[in-house]
Amino acid sequence: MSALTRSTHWQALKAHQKTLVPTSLRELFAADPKRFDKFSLEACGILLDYSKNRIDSETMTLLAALARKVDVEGWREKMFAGDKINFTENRAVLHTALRNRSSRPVMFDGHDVMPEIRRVLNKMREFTESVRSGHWKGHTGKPITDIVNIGIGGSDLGPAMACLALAPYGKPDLHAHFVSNIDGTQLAETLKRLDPATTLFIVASKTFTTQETMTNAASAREWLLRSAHDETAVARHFVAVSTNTAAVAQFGIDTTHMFEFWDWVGGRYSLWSAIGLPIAVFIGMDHFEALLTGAFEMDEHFRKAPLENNMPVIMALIGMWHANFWNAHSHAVLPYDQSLARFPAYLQQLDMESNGKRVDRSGKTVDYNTGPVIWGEPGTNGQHAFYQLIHQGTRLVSADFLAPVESHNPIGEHHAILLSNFFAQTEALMKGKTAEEARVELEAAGMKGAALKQLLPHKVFPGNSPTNSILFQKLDPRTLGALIALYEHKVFVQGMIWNLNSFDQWGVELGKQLAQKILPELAGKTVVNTHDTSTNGLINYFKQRKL
Ligand SMILES: O=P(O)(O)OC[C@H]1O[C@H](O)[C@H](O)[C@@H](O)[C@@H]1O
Repeated sequence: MSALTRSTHWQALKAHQKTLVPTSLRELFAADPKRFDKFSLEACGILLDYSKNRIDSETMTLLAALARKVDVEGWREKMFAGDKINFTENRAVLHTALRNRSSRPVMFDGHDVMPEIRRVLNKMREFTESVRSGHWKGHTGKPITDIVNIGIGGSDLGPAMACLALAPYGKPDLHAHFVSNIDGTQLAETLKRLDPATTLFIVASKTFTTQETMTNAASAREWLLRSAHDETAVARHFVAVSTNTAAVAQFGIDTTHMFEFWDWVGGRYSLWSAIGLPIAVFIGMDHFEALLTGAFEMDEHFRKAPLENNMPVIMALIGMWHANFWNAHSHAVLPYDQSLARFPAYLQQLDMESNGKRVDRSGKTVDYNTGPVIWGEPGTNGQHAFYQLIHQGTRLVSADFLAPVESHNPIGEHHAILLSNFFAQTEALMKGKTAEEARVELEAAGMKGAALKQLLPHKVFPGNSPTNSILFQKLDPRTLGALIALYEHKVFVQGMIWNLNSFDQWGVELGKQLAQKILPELAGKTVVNTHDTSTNGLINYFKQRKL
């Protein structure tokens, strides 16, 4: 047994879970009219209602005690203080410095990183203003109408998600595009609609070695040169965001047009750095800084609020409660806001790269569930697709429902209808429908006898499904910043409780290594037999048929 599962705190939670099993959420609500007041809180303009989870006051006390026992508070300070808590890569985890809106210094390796951060922010401001004002010209003297971010993973998901979420703040005559996949179709389909003379590429890669990004950037460069016929045009149409100055120069991008960030920024936490450049160009630097401010406010809340009233801590504890003690293997993120359509995909990287780990910090295989499968789609679309399984399937799925009080597009009754569905779904998942209630409904519809008996079990909803409800006034940059930071810290707290290194991602390496070996084998027609029979079979099938 691991120290965690052996601990008296874990054992106390296990025993406590057994006492909760017989009582449904419906019964917990019926027994306590103050449940919403007790189990909801507001911070940074965000309301979290966590009352529709399988918890009572004792659960929360025991969970907070566990968080204290594993020293979440100590780890939190280590992160903010720039300790190298990513020990497998010997790196600090200091993305919070990027959004430090106070005058406090942030020390790393004996020096304050804030002056460098401010320098790059100023450079981003100059650049974004120049592009947005039309001052920055393409090689034929025309202003920029389209920006194309070429990056993948953390160098794509955050900016792509944020540009969609904050589209109402975007400059109407400036379009932001994102190319990430090595599949040439994405680049080709994007470029098909664009004019090289008015297109600006942002090549975004922390390492500047990522195969997909380098390949896409090289093809984009060829596309530009096919019409520009002049190497000097590259400087007007390509800028880079990276930690790797030498590789940027080697690629042929003028390093005066490079926006820097640092080794202590993890890819999946990098949208606050110059990786956010496409966001800043699209919505303007003031709005980008408002995004940073929202995240900073959540950082302050996370640092200062006691664990019991700490929104990211509460979300983390409830998530692990369902993952570890109720065996929920997946967690759905269900934004009732079309502009948050990419939020689940963004959270997949944040959560699954961070806590999709099977060994603890000491390298021992864990004996408890770690990060869940994160998935989701916006409501109400999901209701007409996969909610069936959440309501009546055999697997327990925990979920976060998110929505703004106010829509950016208040058309007729749309928003009220949207929100009525949000509230109805969380109510339905909590309450369910008993056989008795279903029978009454069927009888009222004129059904009886054998037909009723046959249909009845299909009409029963067990309910008792755990959900968080998250409401905020309007999806503005500041709120989005707070929301993202909320999830970042949630994932952090869970990783600390599970005793993981949440900051590396070695699991992505093996496939990359094997692909490097396979790529040269795909050339020509020679039969390949260096792998297992399945892999050989697939490679040879491809080789026989490729043109
Ligand atoms: O920004 P880059 O260095 O190009 O990395 C892009 C992405 O690729 C890697 O495979 C990692 O899994 C991600 O964490 C990272 O965000």
